[in-house]
Amino acid sequence: MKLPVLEIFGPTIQGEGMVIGRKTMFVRTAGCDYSCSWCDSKFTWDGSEKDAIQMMEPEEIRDALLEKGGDHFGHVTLSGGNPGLLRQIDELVDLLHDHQIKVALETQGSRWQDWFTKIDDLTLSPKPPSSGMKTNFDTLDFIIESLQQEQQGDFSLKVVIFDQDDLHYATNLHLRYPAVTLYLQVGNDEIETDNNENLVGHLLDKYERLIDQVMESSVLKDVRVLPQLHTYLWGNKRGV
Ligand SMILES: C[S@@+](CC[C@H](N)C(=O)[O-])C[C@H]1O[C@@H](n2cnc3c(N)ncnc32)[C@H](O)[C@@H]1O
Ligand SMILES: Nc1nc2[nH]cc(C(=O)O)c2c(=O)[nH]1
Ligand code: SF4
Ligand SMILES: [Mg+2]
Repeated sequence: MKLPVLEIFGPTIQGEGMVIGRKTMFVRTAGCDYSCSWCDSKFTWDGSEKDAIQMMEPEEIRDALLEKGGDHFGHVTLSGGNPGLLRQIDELVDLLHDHQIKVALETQGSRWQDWFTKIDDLTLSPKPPSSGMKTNFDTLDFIIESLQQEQQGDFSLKVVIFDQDDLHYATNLHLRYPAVTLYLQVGNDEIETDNNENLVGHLLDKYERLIDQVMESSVLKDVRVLPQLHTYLWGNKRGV
């Protein structure tokens, strides 16, 4: 069963969340059920690159990964768009596992798929108010309960923070799911710029301010505060 693919790239480092720094390849699928105001991957869902979408069989994706990454990788991250929309990713996960390749997933937690239980490093990234999206907590509760009962790998929550309301949202999320490791990630509000020097200075400032705020919280004790590491290295460049 074919999958809509927009990018296959790497090896690079995972720049975000629970396996930050890990050497990985990326497969970016097309299509999203959200439209976050600050999405840094709008091209996956805004129609601007619909002609570039390739419909690929899992074997073709594996071959493309091997062609790009050679024998230099053992980890693949599925991102998008929302890969959680695609029931047929199941086959790709099995195929990669057959090759002893670990599989990570980036999804916002708006949809469940049975293959989530096979993912080695699963990041749920529910969206705070600044995104303009509304979390369906019935769905998120179901996903987290299912993962807690059945998942073979690790999973975590990751919230991108732009403002006070977002931090408040993340605080409530931590109270709702205290047993799930929570990552807070600096929001990039300069997704169009190609001035990397200014961008890095700006994002470092924001990282420091986010750290200060989290230090003052009596609820956010058990959290990890991270930059979006790849943007500090390569700015808004794609495919890295
Ligand atoms: C592009 S999304 C694709 C996966 C999935 N749709 C999701 O949102 O989790 C990958 C990650 O990038 C984060 N992200 C998107 N735009 C961002 C921005 N402007 N600043 C920081 N993180 C961002 C998302 O929150 C998500 O954690
Ligand atoms: N290096 C790197 N790390 C990432 N972590 C999450 C990414 C994404 O866009 O999903 C991403 C990405 O695009 N590049
Ligand atoms: S859910 Fe992810 S891919 Fe979809 S719009 Fe939001 S950040 Fe972008
Ligand atoms: Mg990204």
